[in-house]
Amino acid sequence: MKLQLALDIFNLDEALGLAEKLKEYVDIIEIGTPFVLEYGLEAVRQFRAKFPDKRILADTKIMDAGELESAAAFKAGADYVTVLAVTDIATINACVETANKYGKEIVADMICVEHIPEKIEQLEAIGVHGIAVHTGVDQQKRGRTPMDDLKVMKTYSKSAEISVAGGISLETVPAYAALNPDVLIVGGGITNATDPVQEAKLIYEKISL
Ligand SMILES: O=C(CO)[C@H](O)[C@H](O)COP(=O)(O)O
Repeated sequence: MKLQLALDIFNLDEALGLAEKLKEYVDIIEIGTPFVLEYGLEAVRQFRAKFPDKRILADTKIMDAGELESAAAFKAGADYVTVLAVTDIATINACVETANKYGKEIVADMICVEHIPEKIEQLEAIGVHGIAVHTGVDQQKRGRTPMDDLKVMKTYSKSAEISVAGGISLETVPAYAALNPDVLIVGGGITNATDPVQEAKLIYEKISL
């Protein structure tokens, strides 16, 4: 199981410094959506330059213009680019074809998808590389978690790599890890911790057992 660190913080130098301290416990560095909105793909370029050996995910949450937008993120140095699973299948397909051209991967973010089994079938039929179970920040405020959706995902998915995100913390890691996703995504649970390095180390150790 891999650990993906979601960086949704706004200061680029601060984020680069934090990632440097956490890098030995992190498999994938996610340049979060708020971060991409603040800095554009320059954030991806800077992370690529500073961490040449790390996997980098650009959380672009693409909704349209799949080829153009995913190509821009891959050219900036992303290994993984996200597209919203709720969008038109033609957009997702364009992202997948572009990723294949660059030898990279697309992760479809399942935020707000209502019929999960049908969507998984559609996504896997066009060769999406990864599918992310995701309870968004605003949904989390209403007490939702990604746990039930992850159970459905694990029941129905056949080929895609499965990741899970949405308010996961050191305390809840064991329950998610027990369902064996391929990638566990943690943002605020690490970046807002009193000691982010210690928190990342403990989470990493829990999923590496
Ligand atoms: O994509 C996101 C928000 O849309 C976040 O990066 C993702 O939810 C992980 O962050 P957290 O662990 O803080 O929920």
